[in-house]
Amino acid sequence: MTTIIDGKQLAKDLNAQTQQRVAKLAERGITPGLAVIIVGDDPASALYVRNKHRKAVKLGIKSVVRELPATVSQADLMGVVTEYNQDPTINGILVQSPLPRGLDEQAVVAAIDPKKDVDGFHPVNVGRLFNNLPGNYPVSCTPRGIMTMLASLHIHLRGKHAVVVGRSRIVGRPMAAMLLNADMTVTTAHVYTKHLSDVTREADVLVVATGVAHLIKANDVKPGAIVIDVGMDRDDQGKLTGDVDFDGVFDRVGAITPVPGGVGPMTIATLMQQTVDICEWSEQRGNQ
Ligand SMILES: Nc1nc2c(c(=O)[nH]1)N[C@@H](CN(C=O)c1ccc(C(=O)N[C@@H](CCC(=O)O)C(=O)O)cc1)CN2
Repeated sequence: MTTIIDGKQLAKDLNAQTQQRVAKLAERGITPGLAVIIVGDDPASALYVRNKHRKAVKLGIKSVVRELPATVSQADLMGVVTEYNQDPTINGILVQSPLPRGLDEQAVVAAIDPKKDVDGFHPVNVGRLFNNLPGNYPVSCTPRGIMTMLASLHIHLRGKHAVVVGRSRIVGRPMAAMLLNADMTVTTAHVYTKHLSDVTREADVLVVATGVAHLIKANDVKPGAIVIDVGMDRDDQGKLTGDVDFDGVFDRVGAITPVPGGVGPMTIATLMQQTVDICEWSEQRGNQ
């Protein structure tokens, strides 16, 4: 029997917990605040930002969306980040990715106060994650959401083999670090990996984040594997689909995430969770 890992339901559960935490903070007169900066008019990014705003408002989080034209200068964009760094009502700042060509995304992310880096993309937080440092710090939301999905399966990860296909800053690299921190044996595969199928067939946990529709087919998975599909691709009819041939692998795998309704909703729920985490950490530190 194959388990479908229902990202929508898990996101609903996580959002309910987040809402309760927001209500508890409200009793003390505290409202977590999230600032999202979006540059340009990419329709997919606009949709994701709208969804983040709606979810934040629904959970009782203060949400500010700053829309900037694609022609904004690097200096002006950094200026907006500085403004939110200094705003005590804002706990989390994120810059929607990708930025239009000509803007230096890494420089913008590095300008965010690491304590407010709700996406977990700041080099200080990335370094903490890669060194598995103890303590409170934000991490990338998509892989953190995937770790929550894996936890929901109540299986032991220690010593098992994880293969992450894709090495992006947002998903592949932090995902590999989190799985390693969970004591898994981790292989990262990417576009230059030779004999990819031989590598993916070794995976007890296979995470695929390549942007190539239906890259992974039945012969590429180990029987009983847990398959996490991070793909957000369009098929020939323009329908949203994943990097994994869901129907083709279904009977062979132990558990699998659907697209849509898998990793995507968990990314936004985890962003809300992390906004509240940061607010609570700041309260614990006495707002320093
Ligand atoms: N600053 C960031 N930029 C980007 C991130 C990120 O985590 N931080 N991740 C992605 C986009 N993203 C959130 O920003 C995101 C993508 C997709 C979904 C989602 O819920 N997808 C739905 C389908 C939606 C559709 O119909 O298109 C699903 O999978 O069910 C949420 C968040 C890149 N940029």
